[in-house]
Amino acid sequence: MYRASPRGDAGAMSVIDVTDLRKSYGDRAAVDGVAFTVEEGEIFGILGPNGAGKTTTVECVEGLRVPDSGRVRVAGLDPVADHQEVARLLGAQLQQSELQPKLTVREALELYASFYPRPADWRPLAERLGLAPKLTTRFAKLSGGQKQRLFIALALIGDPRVVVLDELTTGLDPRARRDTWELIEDIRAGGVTVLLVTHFMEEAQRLCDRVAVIDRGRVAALDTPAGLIRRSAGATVIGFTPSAPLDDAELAALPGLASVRRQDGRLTLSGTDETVDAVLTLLARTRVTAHQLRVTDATLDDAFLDLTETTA
Ligand SMILES: Nc1ncnc2c1ncn2[C@@H]1O[C@H](COP(=O)(O)OP(=O)(O)OP(=O)(O)O)[C@@H](O)[C@H]1O
Repeated sequence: MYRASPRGDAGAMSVIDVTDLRKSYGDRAAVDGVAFTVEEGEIFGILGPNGAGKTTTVECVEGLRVPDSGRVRVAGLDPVADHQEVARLLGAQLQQSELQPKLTVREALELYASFYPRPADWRPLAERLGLAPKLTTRFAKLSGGQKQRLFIALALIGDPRVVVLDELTTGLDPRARRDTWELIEDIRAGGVTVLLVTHFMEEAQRLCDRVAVIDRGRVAALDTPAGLIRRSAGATVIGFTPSAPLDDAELAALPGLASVRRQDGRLTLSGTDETVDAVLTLLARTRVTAHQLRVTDATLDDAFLDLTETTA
């Protein structure tokens, strides 16, 4: 493992503390009272639809944006007032445009290592991230997955206590995505706290200890992935396309019903096994045929859709 330096402090504690964070662009509130706490050693996910305020929130944590109001602390430090100290203990993932296309992998690792007083040794880091055979390759010639691995390496090179990864696996093929997940688990196993912004429910479900779902600048829910599923969507999902519209009041009265979503003529109900039985009875009684009927266990996807009201 590439984490070398032991932590000075012992015991579980919060590393990131965000209270009533607000940030507007003009008269538009991008972040409107966000609060959450990330414990040391956690993989904490931030999920939410496009434009929900996720990036603005993590940029305030990184000290890249100045909040209008509220309180952000990283290991007890203010990311704006104590920017230097926070930059030393927080590793942030670069955006593509921030790296010179002609820089080789080795040059990028050496350059970024030079920014820190006590950098990690980049050689084992490059080895672990599968970049060792690519040290002389220019950034522009790397594949999408190799670029992402280099970004992870650069985020870890300062031997950070917290690493912020924003949409890390977007654009990767399924195998590269799974490899990246294993890397993130390794990073955490090495004692680094991970703040992960993602659009992928499967990713959040697999990796995150807890997830904050952000919607329209607010935390719509904060729980473990399993807790979010339990709380919002119900355990069982039944989806079908009815041959004729079903009465809203009859649907709302179904026992155990947690939510109803409609999209392109398809109905998706979440609830319990009892809900499923009652739907089948309702269909038989009203002589409505259910096309493409599917009954599945609820996933974080279902919880996300329920929590963020993205479907009409
Ligand atoms: N620099 C900016 N100037 C003006 N408006 C901005 C700026 N950055 C973000 N916004 C707006 O603030 C809102 C929140 O944006 P933010 O990037 O934080 O959302 P996000 O949840 O990260 O979205 P996405 O998933 O699409 O990346 C959006 O409406 C966005 O258009």
